[in-house]
Amino acid sequence: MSAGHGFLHRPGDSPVHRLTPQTKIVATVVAVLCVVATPREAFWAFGVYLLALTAVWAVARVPVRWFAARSVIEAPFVLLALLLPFTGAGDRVDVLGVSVSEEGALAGWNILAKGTLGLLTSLTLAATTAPQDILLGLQRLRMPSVMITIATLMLRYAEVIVGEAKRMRVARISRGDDPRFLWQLGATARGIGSLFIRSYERGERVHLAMVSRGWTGRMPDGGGSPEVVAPQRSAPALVVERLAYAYPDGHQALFGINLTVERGERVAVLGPNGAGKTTFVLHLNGVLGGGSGRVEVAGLPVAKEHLKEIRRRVGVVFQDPDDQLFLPTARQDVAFGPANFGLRGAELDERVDHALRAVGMEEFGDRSPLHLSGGQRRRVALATVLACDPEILVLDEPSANLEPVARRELAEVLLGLDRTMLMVTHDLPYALQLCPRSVLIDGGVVVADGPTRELLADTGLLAQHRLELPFGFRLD
Ligand SMILES: Nc1ncnc2c1ncn2[C@@H]1O[C@H](COP(=O)(O)OP(=O)(O)OP(=O)(O)O)[C@@H](O)[C@H]1O
Repeated sequence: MSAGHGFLHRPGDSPVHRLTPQTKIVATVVAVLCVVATPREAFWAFGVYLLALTAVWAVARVPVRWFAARSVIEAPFVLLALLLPFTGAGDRVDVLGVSVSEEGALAGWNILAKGTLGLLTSLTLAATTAPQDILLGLQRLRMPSVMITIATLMLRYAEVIVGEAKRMRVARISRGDDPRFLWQLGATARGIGSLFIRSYERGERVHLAMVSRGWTGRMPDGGGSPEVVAPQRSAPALVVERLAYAYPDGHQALFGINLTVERGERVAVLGPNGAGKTTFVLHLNGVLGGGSGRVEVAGLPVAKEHLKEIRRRVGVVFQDPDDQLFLPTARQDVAFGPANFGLRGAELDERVDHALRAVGMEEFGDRSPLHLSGGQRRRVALATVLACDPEILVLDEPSANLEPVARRELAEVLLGLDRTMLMVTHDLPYALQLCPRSVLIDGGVVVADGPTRELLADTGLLAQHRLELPFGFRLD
């Protein structure tokens, strides 16, 4: 998403912005059909359409240059339209000494006028309606849900590709490459190949993060309230018994995890690379399942019929904040989860404000997540999960890639939260600072469970499981 989207789609910008998305979609379709059905010789009618569009742009205050930049996609059609007068059949006339086909000229004009007006009409819709509102409009117009899902994922995938392309471009330019030059075309072509592979992988991770925040394949629409199953007050926050799991390729990652976490506990999940920590964590909100054993969240079994409620109760903050942030503004990203769980209107706004305030990002709500620093993105990613008001907060490597100050600030935010927390981390001092208790997972089982200070002071245990305190860090 470009910065322009945030600017263009600020709701309530103008009377055009304030129209419901379904009104704008219907108006767009009707306008395009009228343009297409207009006889090509009715030149005056095309002039009227253009005037009407200009009036809409003036009311909506959309800069003309926004359209100019996006009209580039019409270039192949313009080329065809310009060729037709010279290549067309039928009667020919002389224009400035060049022989031009009358029929060809009219056909070229037909393509140019209708194509341009059709494109400008569609762009007007895109300029005044946020992508997710267009999807919502289509849904309200009773478009089949499978098509809405496909459109939503296509939109998200397009954003993923643009994001990856930007990152790869920055990486290439910073290594002395200049993609504008023709002789770099080979490198550009190779880049496009890896772009699609990377985008596919990121798309998978983004989908996981969407599912974790209650995404069921439909855009959240008005009305309704969250269906909340009251947690059993007496039950522990989390009970895991004999949890075993093999990936579809047959790789057995978990061999029987046992763990009980009481309400309000903060527990670090430690272990070497490939120990099974992420696999374990993805079972807590049912993103992974189908293995054997039992997982219960506040007395409610993690099972298909309870998934929505489970995902409301267990909030997972993924390792890479970019997997969690995908909408044009931070606010919209934070609202995504609670809206999926049924919150609307003032209640939703309040929840979003509260979550942004909790992570100290209230002033960044209208910014595009793409324009935030790494530490700020991590805080917004945390807010996207806090906004769902989960009983258990699961954090995967929260301190990864953070500068020392951002790392400390995040610790302060986390320490200020009053909820059950599981934190997967390789950052042992962070575990010590934030979590009084730690479990050590290796080879798909829990090999140690106890006070963090005691575990980290056991140098033999750490060495046996490829864990190491940072240089100069001692626990006596
Ligand atoms: N999609 C998958 N298909 C098959 N095997 C997988 C898949 N994802 C992970 N694994 C394997 O499962 C095991 C546990 O992986 P997992 O990601 O849970 O480890 P981890 O403890 O989180 O590691 P790290 O600290 O490196 O993030 C590893 O051997 C890994 O190679």
